Amino acid sequence: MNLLSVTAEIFPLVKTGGLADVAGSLPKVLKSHGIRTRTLIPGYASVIEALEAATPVARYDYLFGEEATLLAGRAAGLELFVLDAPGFFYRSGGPYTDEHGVDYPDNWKRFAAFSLVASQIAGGLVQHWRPDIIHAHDWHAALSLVYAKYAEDVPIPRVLTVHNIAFQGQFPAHLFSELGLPDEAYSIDGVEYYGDLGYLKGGLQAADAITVVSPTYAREIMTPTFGMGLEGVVNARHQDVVGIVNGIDVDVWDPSIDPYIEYSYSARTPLRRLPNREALLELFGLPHTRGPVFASINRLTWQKGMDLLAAVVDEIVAMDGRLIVHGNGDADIEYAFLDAARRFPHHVAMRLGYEEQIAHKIHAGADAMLVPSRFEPCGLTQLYALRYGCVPIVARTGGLSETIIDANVAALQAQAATGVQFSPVDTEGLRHALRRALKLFRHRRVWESLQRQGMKTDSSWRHSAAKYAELYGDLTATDMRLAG
Ligand SMILES: Nc1ncnc2c1ncn2[C@@H]1O[C@H](COP(=O)(O)OP(=O)(O)O[C@H]2O[C@H](CO)[C@@H](O)[C@H](O)[C@H]2O)[C@@H](O)[C@H]1O
Repeated sequence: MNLLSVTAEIFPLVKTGGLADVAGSLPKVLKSHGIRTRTLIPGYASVIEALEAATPVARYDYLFGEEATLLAGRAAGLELFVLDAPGFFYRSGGPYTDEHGVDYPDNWKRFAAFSLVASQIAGGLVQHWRPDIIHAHDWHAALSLVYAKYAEDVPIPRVLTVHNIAFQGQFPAHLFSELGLPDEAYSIDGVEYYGDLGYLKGGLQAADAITVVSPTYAREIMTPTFGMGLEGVVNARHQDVVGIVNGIDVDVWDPSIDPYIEYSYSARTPLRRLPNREALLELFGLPHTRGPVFASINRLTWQKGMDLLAAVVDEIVAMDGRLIVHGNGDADIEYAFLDAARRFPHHVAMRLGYEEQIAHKIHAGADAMLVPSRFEPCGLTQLYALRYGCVPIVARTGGLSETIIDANVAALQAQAATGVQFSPVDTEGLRHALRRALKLFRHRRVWESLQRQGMKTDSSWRHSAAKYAELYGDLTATDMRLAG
């Protein structure tokens, strides 16, 4: 089976978050189910530079006003289609924002162009390669399903994955006439969204199946608290919604062969992990401690609850713990951590930005990973932490609640616990979780059992890739029945 995956990010070529990790790792595992994935990705500079054996397969003189070439090629073991449209994608900022973090004003057009090309590939644009399924990720690609639905010559099933319903791609209605969609697409069944254009909304309506990155989040987004205005649409489509929890790339995240960490270790040799802790403290200029070393690698945003963490730094200082924060995001949260690091130089260290190598070192060296998200569709950081013996302390929400087993009495007795969950997700809840973690940390045997169970947890794509494969199989079988 041939699968066309459509995504604005893919690891290791371009990444702003978890979407890239998923889009980059799932194809490898789908291969063992006989599914051959080709991924369409925008031609950002980093992608074009990495592309090997690039062959032009289609040319556009005027794609939403820009010249463009569709390239087929490979990079980092991935089979790709790349939309090389320099006017849209060769820019000095990030994939969606300029150097100052401001959204590009033509994002509506950049991702409409990208999506239109995706729908054309789905319709057979490329000689000798026809997909059996089109699978779009998040709002940037969602419009491809809308184009495919309203085109007469795209007869394949359409899948949409929602990684985060907070990002919807909402634009003014007057742009509809520029999209080249039939008038009927500006309706409740199409892209009309509270009098605006909604790309994700359109994708939700056009998809034959909607996958959400955890079963809990799939239920949550049917409620006003988490649905962010789209709960009505998700409810209306509930029969076609399925939650499939994310897996991780267990080759990229493997402490026994990780090139970024100084001392390799595995579940069988946990003691070998210890020198990584010392190396991490040294890297961040923090003194040795017998207290716990907490870390958080995150976008510094309200969603991720990082303001809550900044507000409880004193609790960590009081227990002579250490806090290492790596990430960037909202200016006031960045400031709060920089300020904490200035006030408590022996206890708090902060490294702005995001570097993959640093993330690996932190997972290998910290005692516990803090994930205090207010909502979390799935979350990957806690899965990487499990695999590295870094005990996750997570908010009880979305995918966090179903991937971490809380260290309650029963789970501890059964030696099944892998971390700490907390609720409510506020500063008091987080303080309480930190105190619980400290108690567990002081019981060496209990803490080691948490680490061991975590490292034994199978967070690979094995189970979830099988679910995607089954879904694709069902959709193509239904499609053939309808056609026949
Ligand atoms: N400041 C930063 N800049 C760049 N990268 C950073 C970063 N901070 C952390 N990262 C990295 O990005 C990834 C974060 O992935 P998550 O899944 O935890 O959250 P994210 O909100 O990005 O993804 C969304 O999509 C994924 C995939 O479906 C869901 O798991 C998740 O719940 C949903 O919010 C990790 O690889 C992490 O190391």
